[in-house]
Amino acid sequence: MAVRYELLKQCKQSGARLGRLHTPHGVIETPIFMPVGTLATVKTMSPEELKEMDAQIILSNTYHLFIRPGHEIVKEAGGLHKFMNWDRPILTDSGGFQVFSLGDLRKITEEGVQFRSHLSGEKLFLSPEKAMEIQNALGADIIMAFDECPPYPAEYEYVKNSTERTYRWLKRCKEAHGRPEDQALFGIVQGGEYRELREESARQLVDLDLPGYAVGGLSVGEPHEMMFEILGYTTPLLPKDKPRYLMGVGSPEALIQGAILGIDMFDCVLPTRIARNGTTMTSEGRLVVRNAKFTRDFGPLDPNCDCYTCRNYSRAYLRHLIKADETFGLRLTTYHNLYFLLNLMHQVRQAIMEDRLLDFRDEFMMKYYGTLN
Ligand SMILES: CNc1nc2cc3nc[nH]c(=O)c3cc2[nH]1
Ligand SMILES: [Zn+2]
Repeated sequence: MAVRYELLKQCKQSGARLGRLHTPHGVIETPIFMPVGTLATVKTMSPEELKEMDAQIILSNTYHLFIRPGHEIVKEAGGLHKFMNWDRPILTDSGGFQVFSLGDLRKITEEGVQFRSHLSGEKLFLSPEKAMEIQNALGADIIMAFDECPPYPAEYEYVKNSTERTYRWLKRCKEAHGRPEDQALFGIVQGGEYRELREESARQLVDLDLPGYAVGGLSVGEPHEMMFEILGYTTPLLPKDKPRYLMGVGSPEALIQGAILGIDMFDCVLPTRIARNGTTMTSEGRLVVRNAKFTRDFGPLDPNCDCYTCRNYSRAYLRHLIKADETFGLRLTTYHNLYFLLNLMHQVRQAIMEDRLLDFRDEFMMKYYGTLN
């Protein structure tokens, strides 16, 4: 089977668990953060640097690669792993979310979605079948069902109809999936902010006995507390012996809280995106290194970090590079931010091992945010 989840330990203090996800391209220790490599590259990082910081799986995007360079090109290159020289696991999102958030959406029908490319304006069409064709061509180890991520807020009736259609689309994805033996198809729980819709969606997906389950429709502008409340009653409905993936999350606090609520996999563009404007995550909270106060600060970005950036360069040097728009500056802040989140998840796994994840959360929140919540 394409992907096998091994539950190693249930945390005694919370819903968190320690696991291992076995895939055709290697083993992933969970809970895990997945760096996002939308266009077949984790922006400014080389595969060697990603391995150096212990990135075990990365994401790429069906929508973007479908538009450029086209999935047929990637297939001819031997698939995404070969094309980008990454021999560890890859997960691709199905394109639904990107169409809704990027493309100039024209129309949603039972068949699929019509949209215009955000690059060429060309009229394009994505459907469950097309999303499977593209992801089968790209060859990621984990592929996502084609779904609609309803906007937030959205009326009950809209979310109900959308979630029911997403379920029908999931069944079509399962039908159209051409490589189930080496690519695991994960379903995506929807339902918006409505508990009965979330519970119905989770129940229907579990009945399909999929290799993994994502919780979708979150991190779309809803209040933090609402996201955690929804996770609180949705995650327990998902099988313990399967991985749970919270899509598009997130901040250090959300990663820790998500793990406490039983989430195993996270992805977010935050660390790479904010790095490119000189904003970094450090053990004492966010630090905007382009700020004038660091002009003569010759200490490390984060005194408690042992990453390549923090061991070799000063805040003054980083500030200079970012101000001068030097590409090397973006590389150094990106390296540190990714390392910070990957290392945070390493500490979360350690805390689960020692049954002290809640204590770890309180310590981390005090240092990073200066408050307990
Ligand atoms: C940045 N926030 C965010 N990124 C997402 C990606 C998604 N993909 C498929 N389906 C989703 O519901 C979904 C939700 C998401 N929220
Ligand atoms: Zn660092």
